[in-house]
Amino acid sequence: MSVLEVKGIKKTFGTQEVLKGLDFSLPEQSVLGFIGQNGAGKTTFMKLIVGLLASDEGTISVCGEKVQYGNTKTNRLIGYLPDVPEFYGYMTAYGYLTLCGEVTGLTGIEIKEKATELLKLVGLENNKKKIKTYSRGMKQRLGIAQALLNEPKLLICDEPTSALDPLGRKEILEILHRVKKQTTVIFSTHILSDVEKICDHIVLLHEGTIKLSMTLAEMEARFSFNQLLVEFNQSLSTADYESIFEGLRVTNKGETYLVQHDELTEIQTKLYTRFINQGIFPKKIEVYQPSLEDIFTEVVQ
Ligand SMILES: Nc1ncnc2c1ncn2[C@@H]1O[C@H](COP(=O)(O)OP(=O)(O)OP(=O)(O)O)[C@@H](O)[C@H]1O
Repeated sequence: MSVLEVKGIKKTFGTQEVLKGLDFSLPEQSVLGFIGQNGAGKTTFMKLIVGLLASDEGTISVCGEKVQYGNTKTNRLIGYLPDVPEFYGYMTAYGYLTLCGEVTGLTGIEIKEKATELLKLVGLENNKKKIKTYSRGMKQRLGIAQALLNEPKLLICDEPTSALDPLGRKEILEILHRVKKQTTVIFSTHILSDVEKICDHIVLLHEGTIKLSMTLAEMEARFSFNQLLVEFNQSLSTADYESIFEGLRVTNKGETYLVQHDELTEIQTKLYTRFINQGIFPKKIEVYQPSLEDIFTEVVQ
């Protein structure tokens, strides 16, 4: 069964059509990278899933149950980490999770077990400091622990890495990757390299519509671009360039050349023969795998 099923979702603010009919579904134990530029409608969509906003049209189901605006029933299946999580700064992480557990209705023993397990998961198990002394990264990690307290089927994280330094981002990504065994994760971001690191599905939102919705493997197959990347230690002289690439479709940036091919082996044979004949050898030659950033640019242009 799909953890999340989205059908024909539309949302307008005044005259601005922010979401123009979204359709996709998400299987269990996956990490979805929900990507889009600033203002694409990512937060709006996430608020629709947790029933904080009403859609104009369409339905969202979580584990087969329809989300209804103003009714928090489906939220027992969801953990939500907003982009800027708020805490009581005077509390410790353990104290805060204890409070959240009490509000959720867990027993004392359950709270102790869960809080200990989750603080370990997010690397805060030995931290006795008050939350007000925490870095942004530590607050995000505590936010993930809190969102996982009710063992959700779906964990929604709104731009959890955007404001963090590289180390903080790495820690969050590692946690989300680990969490995938227990829950499906939706992770909104505009940092494409983060998506490449941990997501197995992507949905690309642009101008209110979904431009791409597929697994990362499907995306790699679809956007191979049929190019070979050839890199030299230094950029080639005009004469060397002509002797190596004559008659081929090539674009280049500095020492890196991208050679378009219809038939890979034919182009490889041609190039290797020329390298040997000319005595000019590349530092690197490989089938070019476009980055998510390349694909994003290609799709939204
Ligand atoms: N409550 C609201 N009232 C009016 N307009 C809104 C409201 N919430 C969002 N918008 C508008 O909807 C559009 C999408 O906003 P949203 O916050 O969902 O985008 P986002 O993809 O999350 O952006 P970012 O990456 O910058 O957080 C924006 O143009 C925003 O100004």
